[in-house]
Amino acid sequence: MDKVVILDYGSQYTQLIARRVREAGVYSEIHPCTIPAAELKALKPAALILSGGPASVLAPESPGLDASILDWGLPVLGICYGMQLLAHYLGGKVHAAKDREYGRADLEVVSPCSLFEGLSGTAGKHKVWMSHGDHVDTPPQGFEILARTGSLKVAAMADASRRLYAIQFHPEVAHTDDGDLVLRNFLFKIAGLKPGWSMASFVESTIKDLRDTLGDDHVVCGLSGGIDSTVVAVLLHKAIGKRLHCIFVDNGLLRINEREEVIDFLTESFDLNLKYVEAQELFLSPLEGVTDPERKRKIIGHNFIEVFDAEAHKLQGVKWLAQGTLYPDVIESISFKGPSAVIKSHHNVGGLPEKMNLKLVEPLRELFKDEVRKVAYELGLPDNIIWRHPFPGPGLAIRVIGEITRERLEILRQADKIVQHELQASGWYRKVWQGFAVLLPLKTVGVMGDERSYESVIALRIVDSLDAMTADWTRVPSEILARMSNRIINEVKGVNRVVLDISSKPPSTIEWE
Ligand SMILES: Nc1ncnc2c1ncn2[C@@H]1O[C@H](COP(=O)(O)OP(=O)(O)OP(=O)(O)O)[C@@H](O)[C@H]1O
Ligand SMILES: O=c1[nH]c(=O)c2[nH+]cn([C@@H]3O[C@H](COP(=O)(O)O)[C@@H](O)[C@H]3O)c2[nH]1
Ligand SMILES: NC(=O)CC[C@H](N)C(=O)O
Ligand SMILES: [Mg+2]
Repeated sequence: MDKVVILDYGSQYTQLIARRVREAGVYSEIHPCTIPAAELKALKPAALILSGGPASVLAPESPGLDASILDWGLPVLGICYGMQLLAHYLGGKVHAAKDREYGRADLEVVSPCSLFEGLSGTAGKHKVWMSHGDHVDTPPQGFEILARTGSLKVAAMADASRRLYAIQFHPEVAHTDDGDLVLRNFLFKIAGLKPGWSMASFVESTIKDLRDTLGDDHVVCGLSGGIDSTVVAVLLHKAIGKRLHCIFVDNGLLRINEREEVIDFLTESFDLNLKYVEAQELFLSPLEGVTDPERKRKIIGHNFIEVFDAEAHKLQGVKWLAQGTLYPDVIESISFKGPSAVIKSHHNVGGLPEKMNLKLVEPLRELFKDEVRKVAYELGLPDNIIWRHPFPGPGLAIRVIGEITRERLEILRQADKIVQHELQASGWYRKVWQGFAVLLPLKTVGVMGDERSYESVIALRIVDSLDAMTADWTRVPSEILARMSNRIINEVKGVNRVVLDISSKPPSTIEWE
């Protein structure tokens, strides 16, 4: 099957390019722009896309391009920084302007070409979205200018004979009209690829890849009952059957009754080797007195691996650890694929120890949650798992802000139970991406039964999102919020105030730590 490789130069939109390509029915993978040419070749890409990025090609240390790649005869599309790179490395001229161009621009096609075939627009102008400071002044030799805007002489350029195309605007964002058509034109008209990829074919090819990679090996799989790890376990089960050993860890940071519910559900629904490991002490004691979010995450990440290692050791001969890691876990955790910033260390990526005995197998690493939900649907998983809200591996540790004690965990458990219950009872659970309670490291004064109280604050965090990369706070009807607040203050000992988090991501994040 055709595969498009996207080289990531650190753009916020790289993952959007990958999605758009997959939505067009072509499999795509993101790789770091620093990937050596030989490794890139081994991936057997059918086409390359160079993403945008925050750097300037004119700056001395900026991420570069091994120009020999352009001699392989692959069709290439450079977007924004990617376009500037092509210009810079092939002998064109890039210029740093003082003013950034950010937002809408009107693209005027000056040389009809297959890349822009079928674009709508009025009076020859097409609405596109720009986000750059540098621009190409002079295209390299052999390149033709395809389009301009009011302020840009070279808004798109190509050497059609070598199938090298470049655009300054971002076709992947929703604000560009017909951006998906530009990408499809590149994939189908220029690169000559065939659409054939779908979630169903993903399932099929992943199972085959897992069989090929794992051979007769045994695998341990961290299974939390969340959708990501459940999908991974089901895929692996189909690939290697009883050589899969699933491990559910009670790290003492789970919600009320979660352990019992998850184990019952998994045992009833699937015929998996499932082992439950009690590790409350292992996780809670090193967390004592720890308040720094990144330290919490690293401790938890290390402990998970310790548990998985020990279980693998008991089983003997296990070489692999399977996890339900998704793309957003990766991009936020480490500068893995390109020069992007570390936001937080997801326990299963950035929280991992440097030296690991087990090799990782993470078949969902390229996907977003909504894509995983489609995979789950293809696999025939039940609705309650497909629509289960995400629950982070570090669990309540990153929702008890400040110090983690058993007492504070219990307060949060009681408050969270009410939030979950009210979301379910009102029918809002399915309408939101994630809803939960957060315990703040703060006491405030209240008056309860004519007496002064001085107790903790619970924040409600309820958000809408598509893929966890961006999110907005959900406008839940005030009666429901009132019921949550009222019940939490009345029923949870130790809480006398409830507040609502009304921040979006970015600039905030979904979790508080
Ligand atoms: N309690 C746990 N026991 C075993 N493995 C776990 C546990 N919590 C998390 N993991 C591992 O860490 C991975 C990442 O956690 P994450 O919460 O992102 O995924 P999930 O729990 O499978 O799905 P969701 O994001 O919907 O909660 C999981 O896929 C799983 O492999
Ligand atoms: O398994 C996980 N391990 C983690 O360390 C982790 N941190 C955040 N999350 C979940 O990821 C999504 C995005 O969260 P943030 O906006 O807080 O980064 C949200 O759905 C979060 O619940 C995690 N999941
Ligand atoms: N979005 C981008 O790729 C921007 C490219 C480059 N950093 C510029 O400002 O022009
Ligand atoms: Mg989870």
